[in-house]
Amino acid sequence: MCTILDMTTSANTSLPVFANEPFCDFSDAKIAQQMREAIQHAESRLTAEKYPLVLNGEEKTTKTEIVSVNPARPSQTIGVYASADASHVPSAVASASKAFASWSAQSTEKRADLLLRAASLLRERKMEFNAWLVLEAGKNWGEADADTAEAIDFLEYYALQAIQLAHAKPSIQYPGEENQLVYLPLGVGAVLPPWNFPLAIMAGMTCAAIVMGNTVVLKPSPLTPTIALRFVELLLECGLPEGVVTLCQGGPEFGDALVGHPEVQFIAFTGSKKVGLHIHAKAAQTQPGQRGIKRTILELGGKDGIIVDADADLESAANGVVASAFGFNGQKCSACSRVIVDQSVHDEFVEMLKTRVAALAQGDPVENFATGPVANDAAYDRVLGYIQDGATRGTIVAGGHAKTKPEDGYYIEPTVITGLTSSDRLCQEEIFGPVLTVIAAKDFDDALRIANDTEYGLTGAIYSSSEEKLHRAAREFHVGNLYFNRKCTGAMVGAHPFGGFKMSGTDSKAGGPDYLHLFSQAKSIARKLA
Ligand SMILES: NC(=O)c1ccc[n+]([C@@H]2O[C@H](COP(=O)([O-])OP(=O)(O)OC[C@H]3O[C@@H](n4cnc5c(N)ncnc54)[C@H](O)[C@@H]3O)[C@@H](O)[C@H]2O)c1
Ligand SMILES: N[C@@H](CCC=O)C(=O)O
Repeated sequence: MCTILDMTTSANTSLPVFANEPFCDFSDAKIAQQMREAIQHAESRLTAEKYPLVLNGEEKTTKTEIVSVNPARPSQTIGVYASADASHVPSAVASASKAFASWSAQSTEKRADLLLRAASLLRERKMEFNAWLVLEAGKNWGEADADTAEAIDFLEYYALQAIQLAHAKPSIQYPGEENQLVYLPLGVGAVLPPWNFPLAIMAGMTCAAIVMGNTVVLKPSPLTPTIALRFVELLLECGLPEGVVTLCQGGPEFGDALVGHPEVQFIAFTGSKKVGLHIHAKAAQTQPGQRGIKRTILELGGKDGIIVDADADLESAANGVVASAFGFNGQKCSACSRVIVDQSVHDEFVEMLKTRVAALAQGDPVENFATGPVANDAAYDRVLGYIQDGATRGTIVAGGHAKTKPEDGYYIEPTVITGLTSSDRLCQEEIFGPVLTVIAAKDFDDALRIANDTEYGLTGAIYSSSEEKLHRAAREFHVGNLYFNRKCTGAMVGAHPFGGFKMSGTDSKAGGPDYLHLFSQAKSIARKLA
């Protein structure tokens, strides 16, 4: 055994085996009642008081504020937050930097233990977090619960992975030497999560970074500040030392300045292609005083396609496409927004989609409807704009309208559009809403061509009973997460490491065995033996 540098305090032989957190069964009346009570309790905690920006234990004044509202009922304020701007970046980074010396010197076991304790507390308080996801992100109960379960999974998975990595040894000992490879933290990082998985992705990126000994400045999405605040409070309750996660609610201005700060060594970003590419470019500009090349971990948008082959089980395909396209109202990077159907079954398949879409009940997530509102007024206008534009060249066969005026909630009907070709902007640009385009393919070769005819490469699926076609898709369908005969959403930590090709990101594979490497630098140490 190598003894040059003892990175850990105990052996990893008794590590628990990772298992995904089970989802709640809301058809059980008792569990449904717990969920209702949690929502009522969360609503009773809403306050008009502003949450301050606190840096290094000091309250800071801010010029602007963030007002987070319920997208199902925009008149309901969920939280008001002091909003950090560029002037607050130096103190935020100083807070993280100060904490780095002691946090990075902790054993991996100690850091992992914090994540494991946070996972258990989150499990205990699952309904409370589900309730915030319903109220602030507009998720129905099942989607909220999946977000919370994924957060628990990330915490436990990364805790176990970190311990394994701390014990990883190079397999080859050079003759006459003792050789070791150790994984060290990078330093201070910026964590910039999106609004749509405001618990799982925010917690996953943050905790992957800190379990490796880094400290971070976390700037959540301005649409979902409360969920991040509640999670950081939970970490503090579990013993998170001050400064290891410096929470700053803020908008793009703060995020932008944070990315450019010379002491920020890495940026973990999940969000849109536009912002991700901007961050990529900004991080590449060396700042005066900068001592390292900034690392960017970028997980971006998608334009995900599902191929429905002529020999597919069409019932199963229609169910999978509807779940992938309209789950959480299409607001997933993994959502199916293009279904590519063999022309011989196209019309039959469209009829099956129409029946299923008509059966989707839409309403307030508090009441757990199948579909709900989109994120905010900007999303409402953007999605309606795409639908109106699509109607001029294609045929709307389901939905096609706003269901409410924006002041009554940002509801847009689940919409299916046929008759467009792959090059149409509706089949190329990420809409990020409940809009599905159906594209007819001449044959399987054509279907594969269309599936790859996008700058994105995140998820994809194929429904076919032909082994040969599935094998071809495995080789030729160019996406980071490919699924056979099932929906293209709902990646499970450990089973489906998640990350995209092409403009969908740097393929970081969150929830996979290589993810933590991205938050560390490996040091090779060799000692000459006497
Ligand atoms: N690939 C994935 O794993 C994945 C997962 C979830 C969401 N997404 C994508 O995220 C997008 C939806 O999320 P969103 O609307 O919150 O994305 P977004 O790009 O608008 O914002 C993401 C985060 O970046 C911050 N930000 C915005 N401008 C910034 C700047 N100039 N500098 C630094 N930070 C800045 C935002 O405040 C937010 O915290 C979709 O495109 C979706 O596909 C991808
Ligand atoms: N990991 C999620 C998508 C995250 C993006 O929005 C899924 O697999 O559906």
